[in-house]
Amino acid sequence: MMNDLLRPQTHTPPKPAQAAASLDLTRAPENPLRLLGDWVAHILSIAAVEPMYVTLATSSGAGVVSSRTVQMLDVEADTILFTTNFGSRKGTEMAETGRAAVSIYWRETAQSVNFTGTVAVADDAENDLRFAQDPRWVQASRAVSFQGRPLPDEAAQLAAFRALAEGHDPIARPPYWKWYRIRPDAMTFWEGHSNALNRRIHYALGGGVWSKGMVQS
Ligand SMILES: Cc1cc2nc3c(=O)[nH]c(=O)nc-3n(C[C@H](O)[C@H](O)[C@H](O)COP(=O)(O)O)c2cc1C
Repeated sequence: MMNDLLRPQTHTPPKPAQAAASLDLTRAPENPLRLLGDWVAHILSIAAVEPMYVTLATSSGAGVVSSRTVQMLDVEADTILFTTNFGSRKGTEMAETGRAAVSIYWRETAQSVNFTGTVAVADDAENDLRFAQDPRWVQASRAVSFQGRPLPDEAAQLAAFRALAEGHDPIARPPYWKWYRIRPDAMTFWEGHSNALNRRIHYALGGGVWSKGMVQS
């Protein structure tokens, strides 16, 4: 007997449950960051489930790719902001190539955004300022944990975390904890349609100017 999980599934097209304004080339802004900002404002307004956790992909200089989830902290005029460990795998790979890619999918609105771009690291003054604004327990966890390194003694790490989190002296930003900006140079906005003729608008940056057009999905 065939396991139910292995049975061919009926294709269920994405249904925009709480659709934003429909993706329209004639009304799409010249700067795709503005469109992303509009989409983010909408998804945040409808209490979607964790809409700011996105997939960040990087590559080593030798072309070995990797990906993981990070929190998109802000959409700025020409960049998006996130934070991570400079010495993590992603940090090392971004330093090697100067590039990253982000993939976003929101089931509530059947929208997706994919972009690639160049990476810039914030300077020490901004990193110190942003670190100081984080809750103390977040600061403590960043101070006692170095992403990707082996963890031979979890109890010792927890004790170090508690000592810091429950203390009163300011916690210094560990030099490896930094904020990053991706400046997109190609962005694709995708909108799911119930007839599976999904709609996509692709933006490309050339000579400092964005061009845009519809692409088949
Ligand atoms: C929901 C969620 C949000 C996360 N947000 C971040 C984040 O903002 N920054 C970060 O460095 N890691 C974040 N992580 C952890 C990363 O996914 C990853 O485990 C870690 O950064 C190490 O990645 P790397 O070894 O590929 O560099 C998050 C994980 C999840 C599941």
